[in-house]
Amino acid sequence: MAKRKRQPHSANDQEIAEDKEVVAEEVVEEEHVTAGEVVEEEQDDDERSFEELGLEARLVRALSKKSIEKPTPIQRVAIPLILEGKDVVARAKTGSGKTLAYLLPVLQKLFADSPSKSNLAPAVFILVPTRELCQQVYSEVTSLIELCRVQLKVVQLRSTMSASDLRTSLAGLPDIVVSTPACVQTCLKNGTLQAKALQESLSVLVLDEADLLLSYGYEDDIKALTAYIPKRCQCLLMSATSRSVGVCCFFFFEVTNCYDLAWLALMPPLTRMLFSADVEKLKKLILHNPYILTLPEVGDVKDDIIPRNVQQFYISCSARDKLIHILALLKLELIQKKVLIFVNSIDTSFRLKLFFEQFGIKSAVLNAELPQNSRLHILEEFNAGLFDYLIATDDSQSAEEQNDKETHASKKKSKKHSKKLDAEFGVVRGIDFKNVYTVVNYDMPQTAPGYVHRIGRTGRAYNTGASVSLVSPEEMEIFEEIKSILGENDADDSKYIAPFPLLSKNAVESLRYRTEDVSRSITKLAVRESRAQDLRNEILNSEKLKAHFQDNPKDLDLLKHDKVLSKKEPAAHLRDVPEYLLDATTKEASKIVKLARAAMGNTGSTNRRGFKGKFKKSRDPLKTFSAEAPKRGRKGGMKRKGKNQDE
Ligand SMILES: Nc1ncnc2c1ncn2[C@@H]1O[C@H](COP(=O)(O)OP(=O)(O)OP(=O)(O)O)[C@@H](O)[C@H]1O
Repeated sequence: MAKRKRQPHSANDQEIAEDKEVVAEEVVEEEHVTAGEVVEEEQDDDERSFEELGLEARLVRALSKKSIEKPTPIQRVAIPLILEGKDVVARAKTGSGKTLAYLLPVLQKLFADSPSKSNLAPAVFILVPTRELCQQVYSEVTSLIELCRVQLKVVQLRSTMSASDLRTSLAGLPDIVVSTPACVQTCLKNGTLQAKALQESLSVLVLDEADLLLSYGYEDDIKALTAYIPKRCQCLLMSATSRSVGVCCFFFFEVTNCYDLAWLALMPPLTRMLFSADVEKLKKLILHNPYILTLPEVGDVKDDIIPRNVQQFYISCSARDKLIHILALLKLELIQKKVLIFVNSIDTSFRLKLFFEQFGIKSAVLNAELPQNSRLHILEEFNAGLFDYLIATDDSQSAEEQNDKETHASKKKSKKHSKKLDAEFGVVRGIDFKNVYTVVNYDMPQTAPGYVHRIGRTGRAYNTGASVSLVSPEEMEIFEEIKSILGENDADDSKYIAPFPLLSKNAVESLRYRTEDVSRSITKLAVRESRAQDLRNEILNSEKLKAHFQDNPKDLDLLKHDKVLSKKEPAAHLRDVPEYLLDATTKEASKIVKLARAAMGNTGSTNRRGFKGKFKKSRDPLKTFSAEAPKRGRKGGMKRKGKNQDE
């Protein structure tokens, strides 16, 4: 059990502000108290179960049905505090289970005190930055409620809904609303949601992916909303750890008058907030004495930003040779499925899809241009294991940036496209891709946090995973930046991202002729046509999906997203790599990867619901194959960072 140490001191003391960053073995708990007192939690090896955290049997049974048996570190600390009614700011790495960390206690509170019959507005608002996240959180709450067999109503409000749809959704007086800040603001403005009723009813406000809420431009909406948040409302702020998180935390420290000077270094854009008059208003309204829960990587940005159960690799090659390398990785089965492949532009995603098709590899693309229904459906199909390779353009910004880089001739067309890109689209942040074993950076992300969030799509919760980044000479600069953020330096030989050990030069060269031949046939025109065709298909699908999902929300088989786009029939001989093209080393590596997959029960190519990826590290070739296996340079457990950490 946790030990509690109290150290009285003045809240205004700068040194003490630094003292407040207190790290326990697994989770830091920090309390900002107006009485000027710091509460320091020291966690022993905490193996408390969900019951021991105070969760009631119905919820524990529901979790068990979802094969969730033991809480993650952030859940262990957040759940009891939220049950006690505390305001909480939780920062933890991607995939650490933050959603359940707040959903479980919030639901339990609703089970215990069903919102008053006199309420005229929902009691719980969960605000997220994107529609995909909205859908994801909504599905999670709904499934928990169904499994617990309780009568609670949840609705999703989306900015694409008409005023009358919004009104209808709110008319049945839901208990929980999942939405974006902008949409709630719209409801308040058009009177669908009565401000007074909201003030009287609101008991819990959750800001999920909080840092992203600000970077998605919801700052004004959130500020406007604070006017309606009653003092007694419990506020929870969940965020992934990356540098940008600092922005949001500072925002709330500012709000709560709790300055932690350590954060100042991380947040240049904040001066404007410091002088904002609205901050004064917010100060009075949001977060009362919040507990700041932080996993240790926040104190030391280098440590454990990426979950330790994810092995990271890179392959250095020219931009042109990336096609050969990805073909080798997939076709020679050197990486484990499911695979999420990130690219920086929509055109590249279609080029890759067309290229894969010629080799008999089925894949689907996901990008901001597609209608929302289609995107959600693609995510669901991928999560259900209906196809193994998903090529994602990770956010609208990068797509637009990429569009800007395109040639003058294609620019006009690209502009047309970029106008249609959905500003609320977010593939990387927060989206829970199920059972992704490998993330491939076909294009390197443009920022280090972008890398962290892409890689965070694997190794979720207690699963294992791997990443392979294809790095061209032009991308070396960002690659070096990423490595230094992760903690690599020339002085010691610790490697966070190691050279990919399973692919020999011979194996690559043996595929060169075929790759170049196929690559030549995928012209710009072919890419453009297939992109347009896919969009047309998906718009049609989207309409069908809209109607269909109203009646059959669980039907996943109606429409296929991994269908062939190329007009040219794939040549039969390209489907398999003949024996004579394989070199001995790669063949051996491929065998080992297959054996490992079999050991993990990951043999079929599709529909592996419930695959857990729980296999021994020693059986994982990506972790054990190479004689020059990377030295991780990471500490065994989570790092303890106490007050004397700098000493
Ligand atoms: N205690 C647990 N045991 C096993 N799996 C869990 C547990 N808690 C959550 N999960 C699963 O882990 C996955 C990741 O959880 P979640 O999406 O909440 O992570 P997150 O911390 O919000 O990540 P991100 O910052 O990327 O949004 C989900 O599939 C979830 O069902």
